[in-house]
Amino acid sequence: MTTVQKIKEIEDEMAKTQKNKATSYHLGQLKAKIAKLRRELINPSTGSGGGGSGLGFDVARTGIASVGFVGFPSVGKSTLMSKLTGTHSEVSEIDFTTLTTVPGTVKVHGAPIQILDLPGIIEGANDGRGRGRQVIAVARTCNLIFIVLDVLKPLGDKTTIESELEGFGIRLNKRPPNITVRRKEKGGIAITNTVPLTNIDHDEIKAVLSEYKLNNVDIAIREPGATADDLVDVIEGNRVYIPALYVLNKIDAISIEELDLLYKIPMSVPVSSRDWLNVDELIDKMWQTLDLVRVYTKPRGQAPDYTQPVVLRRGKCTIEDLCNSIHKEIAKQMKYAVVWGASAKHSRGQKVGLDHVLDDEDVVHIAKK
Ligand SMILES: Nc1nc2c(ncn2[C@@H]2O[C@H](COP(=O)(O)OP(=O)(O)OP(=O)(O)O)[C@@H](O)[C@H]2O)c(=O)[nH]1
Ligand SMILES: [K+]
Ligand SMILES: [Mg+2]
Repeated sequence: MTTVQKIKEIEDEMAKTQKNKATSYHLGQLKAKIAKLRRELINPSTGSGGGGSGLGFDVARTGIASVGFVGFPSVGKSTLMSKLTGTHSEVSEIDFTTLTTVPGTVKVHGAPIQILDLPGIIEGANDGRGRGRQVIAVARTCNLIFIVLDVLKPLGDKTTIESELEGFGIRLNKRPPNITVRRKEKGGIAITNTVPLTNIDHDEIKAVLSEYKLNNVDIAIREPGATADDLVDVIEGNRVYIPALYVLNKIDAISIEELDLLYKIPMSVPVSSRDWLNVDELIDKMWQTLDLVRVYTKPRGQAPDYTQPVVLRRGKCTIEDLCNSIHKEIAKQMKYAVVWGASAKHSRGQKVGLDHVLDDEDVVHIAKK
């Protein structure tokens, strides 16, 4: 039996099993089993074609962040990417027009953002159908994923794409679950929780642990609504947490009433790539979701240069990160920095050191030794 068949078999068994007190141990076991099989698909160990590597599909990364376009064929990914970046990517009504990753760049608020147009994927992509695995492997390395949907097609496509990405260890619009698993030498299993366990019970936790042969561990659950899948994710450890926007394309072909319904879908932006409708909102949402930090440097006695921000990523935006992104020697030469803006304690400028965390649109003067 192939890995894919084994997964399918377990999924069928899970679908048949009602969740209750008597079955939760069994279900926990099955969830862990699936995760282990999926790991084989993501990282094929030997001889199975290296489908997880993104081989041949990855491109040189430029810009401060990258956005990958994922969707079924002919939803309009290339139409959008071409118009957004001015880079040619072939468009046609024939499915699978785009055969490899096509990179382009769009500048938003002075920040160059790399856009990756990707081939269309089909259901079963992460199980090795079509080139879906290479496509999803590229998506795994992006800072933001645009899930492009055709509003003329069934909305169920949204769930299909989501589960393809999830099957590949990508978690969309989610934070890592607040669960810790600490291995120890002896003492058995100890479970503590600071929140009520509403979606997981001790039997299920024990089943998952036993499946991973974790016999001596301290488990602390602080995540409200934590599930067995969350626990599996923490144990597996190779998950990536990426924000996603749902781009609902081809709204030129629907009525205003239908459009109102689309607006109810969270994290979505209805657009028409062909007629360039509502693309400004898409660019705004893209900017907000990427959550970048623009910093304007100010030479001594001069006005800040507002035309050329240094763009940093949230979580990697200290004065030291700023120095390093200008020149690798600057951090060593710096005596102190002065910061104006949201991260500063007061408006007349705050004197700070290398570990100070900057905020979007701060102005910084670096004083050298
Ligand atoms: N009505 C309408 N048609 C569109 C829109 N955007 C794209 N199309 C059409 O949809 C078809 C597919 O467009 P592509 O950009 O090639 O789609 P794709 O998702 O890149 O397709 P693959 O590369 O094959 O996966 C073309 O005939 C486009 O002209 C839109 O906003 N409205
Ligand atoms: K196409
Ligand atoms: Mg295309």
